[in-house]
Amino acid sequence: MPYGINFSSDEMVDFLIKVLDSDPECFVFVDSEARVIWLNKAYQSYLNVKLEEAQGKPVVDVIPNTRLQVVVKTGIPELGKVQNINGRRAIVNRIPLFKDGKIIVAIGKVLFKTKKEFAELVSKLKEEVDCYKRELNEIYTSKWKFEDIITCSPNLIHVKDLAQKVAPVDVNVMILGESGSGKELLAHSIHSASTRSSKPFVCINCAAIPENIMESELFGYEPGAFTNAKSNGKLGKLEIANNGTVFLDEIGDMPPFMQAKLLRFLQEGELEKVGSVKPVSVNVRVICATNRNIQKMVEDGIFRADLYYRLSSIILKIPPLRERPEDIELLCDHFLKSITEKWAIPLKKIDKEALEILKNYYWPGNVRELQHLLETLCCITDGNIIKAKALPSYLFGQSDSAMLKNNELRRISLSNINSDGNNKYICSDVINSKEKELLEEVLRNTGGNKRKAAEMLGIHRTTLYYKLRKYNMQYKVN
Ligand SMILES: Nc1ncnc2c1ncn2[C@@H]1O[C@H](COP(=O)(O)OP(=O)(O)OP(=O)(O)O)[C@@H](O)[C@H]1O
Repeated sequence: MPYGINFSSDEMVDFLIKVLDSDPECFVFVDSEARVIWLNKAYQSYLNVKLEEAQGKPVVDVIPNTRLQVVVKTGIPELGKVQNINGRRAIVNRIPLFKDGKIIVAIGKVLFKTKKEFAELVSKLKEEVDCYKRELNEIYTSKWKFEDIITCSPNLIHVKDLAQKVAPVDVNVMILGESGSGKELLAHSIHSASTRSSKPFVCINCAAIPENIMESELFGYEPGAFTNAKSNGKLGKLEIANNGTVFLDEIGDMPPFMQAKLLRFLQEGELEKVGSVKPVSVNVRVICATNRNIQKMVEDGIFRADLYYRLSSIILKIPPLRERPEDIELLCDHFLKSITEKWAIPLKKIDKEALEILKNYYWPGNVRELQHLLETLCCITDGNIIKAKALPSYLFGQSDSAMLKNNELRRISLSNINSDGNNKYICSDVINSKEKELLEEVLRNTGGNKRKAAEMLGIHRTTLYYKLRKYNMQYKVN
């Protein structure tokens, strides 16, 4: 009974009939034997039939291609189905209603009656789907190819050659190398040259995902799996990558409980979403990367040996930029060209003296650091030649304090493990407070600029964000 209205049952029925008769959509009610009880005015005119003629007749004799007789038997609703009615396609919902566990009525509703309305809906939906597909493709495709790896260093050329050989073979690859040395670039290139290139390439930064949501991010969840879960559930990144490649960046930062779950997934090729016991088969190739000393982590029992062997069928080690000074000139030319093109300004060149200084620098942030430096230099240089005097002072001389800080932080990150004999991943308070102190100092020196701070520390920005969250440190985002 509607609130505030005192209707008798008969009045209520009259009221509902009036409501449905004034509705432009079509409704039909059938009994448990699929005989027509009632259809509204819109449906009568759509079918060109009078109510008295239709009432009591089997619905199959009144409505072409209906399945209401099936729905009253199965009790299973059918939603959004296409039905051909008198040569016109319509979208219909068929819903059974139960009383005391028995079906008493089934309702049929025609959502769109004409071809035009149907075509309009389909084209609107298609537009939406295309838009989502485009977005998805942008997010989940590889952005780089082997041609994008600029190098003349024999060591890196060797790594690139090896990667090109393994790209078409469906093996898992582990990429090692310092922060900013091009691990992600190589992972994209491998996927682009693989037989999976037309399928998704999904990047997961293991250091950037908070531990408490990592399982649902990777494996997805069922509707209502936990408080605040989306009502439709959520696809995990691994399932999104099905038939494609998943890139697990910073794999050394994956917490132990997730290492165990990932291993099980790799062994069985099946995953269980959070809140589900039904496994889903998923086929992915895994490329992973880390800047940590993962072999040492395995020896120390911090990273599971069985998972390490699963992931490292092929190991590719990218040499740091400081070990390939011959690449500096090539990379400078490459980046200066792309930066000036992007900004639509005249091409700038770097002079010999400045180049020598760059070749002798330690490059803790590797190619990323060089790229950012060149952007800054393009910004501040008026003429077309970048001279040595324009270079920042920290590039001159290797005993620079930022470099020492960077090394110290790396040492601390690597020793971020408690050797309590249980091989647990626990950071001691001393190490944590030391790391926090260093982060604070570097952020103070960069005026809170996180991009610069990450560069100085030679860590990825996402790792920096992760550490700031870990220590509850609030800094203005810039
Ligand atoms: N050899 C190269 N040629 C051209 N660009 C490169 C090269 N190496 C790295 N880069 C560029 O440097 C930047 C950093 O590279 P990338 O993100 O692949 O490094 P990474 O090792 O994955 O870093 P991190 O460990 O911090 O995630 C990117 O913009 C990448 O395109």
